[in-house]
Amino acid sequence: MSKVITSKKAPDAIGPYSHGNVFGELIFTSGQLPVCKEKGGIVDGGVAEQSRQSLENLRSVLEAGGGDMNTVVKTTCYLANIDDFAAFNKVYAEFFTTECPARSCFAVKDLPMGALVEIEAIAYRK
Ligand SMILES: C=C(N)C(=O)O
Repeated sequence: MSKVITSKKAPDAIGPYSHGNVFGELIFTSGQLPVCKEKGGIVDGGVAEQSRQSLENLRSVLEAGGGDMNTVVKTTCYLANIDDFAAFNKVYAEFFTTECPARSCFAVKDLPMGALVEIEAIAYRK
């Protein structure tokens, strides 16, 4: 049986999905948009600021599920513009410093709320 994760720190879902789910020792997060919970809406700035916010939101969901950035085994990253790949990687590397998780990264046509980035992860519980 899976258990829904609800983070007090991550922004509310914008549709019919949870922040994530725990199944056994595994954590599956929903895609985290660069939404600032305090201010509401997409964080100001470009892809670097948005990537940082998405990763902070991801961290909050992982922690609510009993994991952290060090227990991530796989991420899937969506960019609205592949030209942002280098700038995205630079911020991503601040959050995953050693033994990086597996990753897939795609440019997609559009993301919800006009976001430039969305990131989801699979992790294990500590
Ligand atoms: C933002 C999302 N994770 C969604 O719409 O599914």
